[in-house]
Amino acid sequence: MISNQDSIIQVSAPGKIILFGEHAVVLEKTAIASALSLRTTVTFTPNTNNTLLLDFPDLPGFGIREWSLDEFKKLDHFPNDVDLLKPIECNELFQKELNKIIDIKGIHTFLFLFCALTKCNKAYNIKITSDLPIGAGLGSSASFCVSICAGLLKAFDTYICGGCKQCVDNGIVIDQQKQQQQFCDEQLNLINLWSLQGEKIMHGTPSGIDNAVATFGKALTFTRKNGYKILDKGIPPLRILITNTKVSRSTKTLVEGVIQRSKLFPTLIDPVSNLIDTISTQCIESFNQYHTDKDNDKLQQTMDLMFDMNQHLLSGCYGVGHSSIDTIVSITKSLGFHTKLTGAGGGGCVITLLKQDTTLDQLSSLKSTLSSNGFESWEATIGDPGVLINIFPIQK
Ligand SMILES: Nc1ncnc2c1ncn2[C@@H]1O[C@H](COP(=O)(O)OP(=O)(O)OP(=O)(O)O)[C@@H](O)[C@H]1O
Ligand SMILES: C[C@@](O)(CCO)CC(=O)[O-]
Ligand SMILES: [Mg+2]
Repeated sequence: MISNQDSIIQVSAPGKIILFGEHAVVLEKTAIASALSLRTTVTFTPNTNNTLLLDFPDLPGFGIREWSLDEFKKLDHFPNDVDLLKPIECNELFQKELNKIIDIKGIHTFLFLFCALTKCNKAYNIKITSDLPIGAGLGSSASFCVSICAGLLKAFDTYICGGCKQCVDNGIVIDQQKQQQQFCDEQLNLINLWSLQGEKIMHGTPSGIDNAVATFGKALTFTRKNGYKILDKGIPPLRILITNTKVSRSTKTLVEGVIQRSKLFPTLIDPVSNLIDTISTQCIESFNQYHTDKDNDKLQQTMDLMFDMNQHLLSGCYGVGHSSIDTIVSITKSLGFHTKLTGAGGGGCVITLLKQDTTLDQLSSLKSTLSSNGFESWEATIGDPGVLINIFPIQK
């Protein structure tokens, strides 16, 4: 059997939208998220130069960088003794050593995962491209982490399931017919937990919802205490328009700001978080009701109200709004639609709930109004699959 180390491995993982509960989920409340059709793709190609070559065309100012593997292996806090089946956080001292090599947090994330999962025992050229806008609230960092972890675990046949048929055989491309196959649930959980360690470097104190959606896909509810739960009946046929404010911001800083505010003003912020938790649980009830009665008008009315409520709680109480978001909220409201930020806020992307019967003319009028105000928008498809893999054996 051809070893995966002699193959080109290609992995993709979806971005996400958070329907309700962003930030509150960091404070132990419930959130609901769905995978998007926009995906990050990572291609691992073995090389014989004993180097790690990174090709990140989407990362402004990064381009292509290459290092000798020995440059990492010689570091005092190299993660030599990490058990690949027991994900752990990046050692702060190791991150400090990485920072002397390159001072980009996202690259620290990559290098930590690469060193921990491969021990730098295999040389690779690794290219990462994405349909997702980076740093815009659509989970680009999570899809980045999940794709990396899934590919590196596969490259070294590291399976927590012991190597079940699905995980060992998945992805093998025969006659260029892409298999786009997934992993077993046990292996997905390992991928998810390693990805969370990567997210911790980028987000500081991530809840874990972003990497869960990127790993498992579809739509899910999430709490820090109980983890993810796939919405087994799926999301009702919601139509979502995503608009990018193109305002860059730091998820880590925004998350830290909300945590700080909740610590400083618990009597004021706890009730807000409880109300957002109620919104999330009401959304789940409304979805279940819809699956029974197919009453789209009732669902739309409830969702419209909850979009407005969650947006104003995020902006007015958590302080993660932005004037560009407010502009989009008022533009869409004037045309009869309801909008909320998604992800960390502070700019980034917002989601607008279209109606089932929104016509093409109404949609193009909405999009051109947004565009004339400098905003790019597109209708999303949600509920997409999670991490997928393809293996292309290199013909000797
Ligand atoms: N295609 C990519 N190529 C290289 N690095 C990427 C790519 N996508 C994401 N990243 C890394 O993830 C970081 C963005 O993560 P960040 O959490 O700030 O934004 P996000 O995940 O898009 O938004 P949110 O977390 O609010 O959903 C980038 O700065 C970069 O380090
Ligand atoms: C803002 C937040 O709730 C979602 C970011 O996409 C942070 C997190 O849950 O890790
Ligand atoms: Mg992120």
